[in-house]
Amino acid sequence: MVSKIIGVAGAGSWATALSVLLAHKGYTVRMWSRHAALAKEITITRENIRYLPGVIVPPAVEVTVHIEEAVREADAVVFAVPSHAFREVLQSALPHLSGTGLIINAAKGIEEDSLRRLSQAFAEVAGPQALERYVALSGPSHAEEVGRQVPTAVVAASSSIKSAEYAQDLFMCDNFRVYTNPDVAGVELGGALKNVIALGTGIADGLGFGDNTKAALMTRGLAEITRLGITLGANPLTFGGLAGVGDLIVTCTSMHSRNRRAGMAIGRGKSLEEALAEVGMVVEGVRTTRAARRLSELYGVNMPITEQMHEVLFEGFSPETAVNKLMTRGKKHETEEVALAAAALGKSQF
Ligand SMILES: NC(=O)C1=CN([C@@H]2O[C@H](COP(=O)(O)OP(=O)(O)OC[C@H]3O[C@@H](n4cnc5c(N)ncnc54)[C@H](OP(=O)(O)O)[C@@H]3O)[C@@H](O)[C@H]2O)C=CC1
Ligand SMILES: O=C(CO)COP(=O)(O)O
Repeated sequence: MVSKIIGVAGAGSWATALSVLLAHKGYTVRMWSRHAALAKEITITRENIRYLPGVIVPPAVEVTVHIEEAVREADAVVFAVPSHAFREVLQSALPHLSGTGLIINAAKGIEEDSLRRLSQAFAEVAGPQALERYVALSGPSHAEEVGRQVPTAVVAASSSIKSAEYAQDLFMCDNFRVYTNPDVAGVELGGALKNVIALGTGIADGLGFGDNTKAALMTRGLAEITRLGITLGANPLTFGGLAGVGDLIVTCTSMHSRNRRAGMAIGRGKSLEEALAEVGMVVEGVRTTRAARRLSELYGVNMPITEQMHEVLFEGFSPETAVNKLMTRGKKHETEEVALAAAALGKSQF
């Protein structure tokens, strides 16, 4: 095995789980936390009690509060901060990054103001020529299960097959299987937009609805994710893969999902603020609902579930009203709108 140094920006649940995985693979991991107290606690206790309790952090994971120490000598840097912090953290790391190392982004979101996907934000900060060193890591992968070495499969997406394969080799082990995919847009959109639907299935659970409702939201959610994805240039097949339906399934059904848990609290009558406080970790779907709603308006893509999520989260409508509006919409043919989106772009129907 080749000895490597891997920088990890972030010290939350996903950053910790990936750091532990990489340390088990024999690499030296330098993880950056912006909080001295957390960095010290992990260093002393070998556990990230706040974000990933019960998982032993091996000695090969060094924790620092200085981002330059985490990334300076790194062969690859993994960014695992919330999507709204990605641009800022990248900017602070950039002067210290090697000009050749791989940048692997594990965050799932869309920038709320710019409406950029994170690879687009990366290109704006690091320059478009740097995109060949950029990999989006996505797919159904809760930190709590990766931390327990539960068999998991994910996707490494890059415009450069060499970079995607480098990331594949970096992470792949007996319990963590990595596929490559050149469709960065599809992988990023699948990973971001499923969080909106998971908030919705959480609300349905909180309201006491059943599995029928969940299946309906997931399936019709995937239809609207696919419609927007096709319109934004993604490969429709990506949404049938791990970063699409795979991540949708896990996030909409898992007890670990922060988005689903926030939705459940709202369904039980809590305000958005109370729900976020209860979860205590990043709930990406909240900001992504705003971004997805604006993208749907900008590109004229019908996204009724996203629309209703926006009304519940930000416009004061009750979850019951949202359900009623979704159920009493005009009659539809099941594949009509996806087919129209594909046809508008000259892609074959599927
Ligand atoms: N958790 C999971 O299972 C998975 C998460 N992801 C994605 O990974 C990303 C991170 O999620 P996750 O680890 O769950 O989040 P957590 O809430 O567990 O941790 C977030 C981390 O980012 C840091 N952070 C928060 N805001 C900022 C900021 N403005 N600037 C710098 N650092 C900041 C936090 O530091 P501090 O403690 O100081 O606030 C913390 O270290 C998300 O995009 C998520 O969708 C993807 C797959 C799985
Ligand atoms: O993306 C994830 C699992 O693949 C994590 O989802 P949550 O942020 O909802 O926990």
